Formats: sequence, C-alpha cells, structure tokens
Amino acid sequence: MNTTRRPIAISCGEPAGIGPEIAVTAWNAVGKDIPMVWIGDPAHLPDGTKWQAVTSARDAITATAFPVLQRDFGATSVAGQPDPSHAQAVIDSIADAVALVQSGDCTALCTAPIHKQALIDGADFAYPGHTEYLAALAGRTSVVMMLASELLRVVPATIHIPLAQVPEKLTAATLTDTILITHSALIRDFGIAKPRLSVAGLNPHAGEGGKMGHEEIEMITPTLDALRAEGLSITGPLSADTMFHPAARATYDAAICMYHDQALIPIKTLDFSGGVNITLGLPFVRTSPDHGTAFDIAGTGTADATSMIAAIRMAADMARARTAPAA
Ligand SMILES: NC(=O)C1=CN([C@@H]2O[C@H](COP(=O)(O)OP(=O)(O)OC[C@H]3O[C@@H](n4cnc5c(N)ncnc54)[C@H](O)[C@@H]3O)[C@@H](O)[C@H]2O)C=CC1
Ligand SMILES: NCC(=O)COP(=O)(O)O
Repeated sequence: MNTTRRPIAISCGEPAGIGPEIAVTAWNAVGKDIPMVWIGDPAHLPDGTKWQAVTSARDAITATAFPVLQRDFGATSVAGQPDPSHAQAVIDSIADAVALVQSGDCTALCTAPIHKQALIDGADFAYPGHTEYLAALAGRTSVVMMLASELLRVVPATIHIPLAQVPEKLTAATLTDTILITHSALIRDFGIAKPRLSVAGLNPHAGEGGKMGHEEIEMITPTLDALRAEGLSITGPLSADTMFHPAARATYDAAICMYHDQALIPIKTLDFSGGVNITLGLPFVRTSPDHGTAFDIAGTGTADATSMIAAIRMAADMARARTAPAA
C-alpha cells in the first residue's frame, strides 16, 4: 500500500486536557493532505465536532469528518479535571495506536499529551512518560527523546528522573547510546550526511576544569573522545549556558544535554509552538507536540494546535522518508 495513503494513528491523550481539541483542529487543517485516525472516546471531543466512526484505519482515508476508532472510556470528561477512571483507557489507547503502526495499518504514531501523574494515580502506570512506555511496547532498552524545531534540535541524555538522580544515572553507556542513536537518526530521518553534535557539560562551566564538578573529566570527556575516535563529529563538553545563542546553534545539528530541563528549556523558549517531540530508536515513527495537557486552558477553545500540526507533518515526512526507495 502507498505510505501516503495510510493514516497516522493519533492517540487521544488525557481527555481532560487540550489533546482532543488540538487533534480536531489539526485534522481540519491538514487532514486532507495527511490522513489520520484518532483513537479515543468521541464523548471527549469538543461540543459540535463533526466526527465519523471508522472501523479500520483504512476507512479513515476516505472519511469526510474527523475519523474516530471508538473507545468507550465509560464517563464524560470535565476540562481541566482528570478522572482516575479514565487512566487505563488512556494507556490502552496508546497501546492500540502502537499496534496499528506495528501491523502496518497506520504509517506512524502521533501522541496527544498525557498527564503522567493522573495515569500513575489512576492506573499505577509504570512509566514516567510515553517515551519509556513506547520503548517497553517495542521491546527496546535504549530510546532517545529529541525535541526538534526549525531553530534547534535537543536531546536529553537522561529523561524523566529527579534531578538528584541525574549524576548517578548519567553513565558512559547511557551517553554513548544517546549519542549513537541521535547520530543515526540525524542521518536516516533528517538527511544529514555528516551530523555535527555538540555536547553540554553537566556542571556550571562544564566543570571549570574540575573545580565545579568532576563528571566532565571522569566520564563525559572520555566518552566523547571514544566516539570521536570512531569518526563522529562532536564538540564538548561545553558550558550549557552558552550553547544556545544563534551563532552557537549554527555550529551543530543537535545539542546533546545531560538532563531534561537543560535540553527542553532552550527549545521551548525559542519555539514553543513549533517544537516537536520525537522518540528516536524505535522501530516505528513517533512524534508528539512539545507541550503538555494545558489544563488551565482546556475546553476554552484557545489551545494553539501549531505544535500538534508540526508533529503530524513531521511524522508523515519521517514515515515517507523511511519507506522511500534508496536513491
Ligand atoms: N508528550 C506528553 O504527553 C507531555 C505531557 N506533559 C504533561 O502535561 C502536564 C502539564 O504539564 P505543564 O508542565 O503544565 O506543561 P503544559 O505544556 O501543559 O502547559 C504549560 C503552559 O503552556 C500553555 N500551553 C501548553 N500548550 C499550549 C497550547 N497548545 N496552546 C496554548 N497554550 C499552551 C499552558 O496553558 C500552560 O500555561 C504534565 O502532567 C506533564 O507531564 C508535558 C509535556 C509533554
Ligand atoms: N517534557 C516532555 C515530555 O514530558 C514528553 O514526554 P513523553 O510523554 O513524550 O515521554
């Protein structure tokens, strides 16, 4: 089947958040060009949404209204107030969407935001985010979170862990896996023949020669040296505070950072509406908007769907590139 005529699977995310409304806005904006199918409970769509039940991903291609593979969550949703009884169905909708991609019925996965705390409280969700759950579903031990926009690509080497655990979890093996997966993805998914990576230090001033921390001397620099010896183009460890101004950004294709906020603060500050979250290292394409559930504005009709649309476009582009015949 032609890749462009298979839909992208959209998991509904947290029903009390902005996920349902930005999915509908995205379908209205790009659904004619990029087929998609939403997995969720239509009772959670904004009032007045024109939607259409479909029984297969294939049916979504010819849908004339927002195509829904229906799931029954058993209760309506109140904007901004997650219902613990929805948690398991939210998790299941992600697994269902993954199954559609793994079976080949859908071409890629785009996830709407989940509320991690609501899933843990409501269903003992064993994962701190999609990234880790998708790795488990796909049977992968190492996956990488990248956030990408026109202005910047960033990758945190540690993801959803408390800051106090970062030094312990940040090992040579973790950093090596992160860099190698990112390097491969820049070639495969972004068409960059010789990726240039810049790597941040963990400590202020990248440790200031050991006066402000030792991780750079003891682990980060030797790890980067080993990867350089394999031919990778890597600078660093660099002071994280001076890696993100325009001239610095022009010198690399992706910034490898040591922890979540070191990576995500710069991109969300530079381009909150254009950023896309991508999981690298999976056997399928997964993207997501860069933002969360935005409970404070859910149901008000003010949510900006730009990042969701960028995520859907990127998923379609990546899936197309992966299935294109080699030149
Ligand atoms: N991929 C995912 O599933 C993600 C989930 N989250 C989850 O979302 C929940 C809330 O996280 P927060 O840190 O509050 O971040 P958030 O992104 O939900 O909200 C931060 C601020 O940005 C605004 N905002 C976010 N998206 C917007 C949009 N599309 N249009 C207009 N304004 C928007 C919100 O109204 C809020 O003021 C947490 O449980 C978090 O774990 C956060 C990021 C990604
Ligand atoms: N801050 C980004 C984020 O939390 C996204 O996590 P994930 O659910 O995509 O793993």
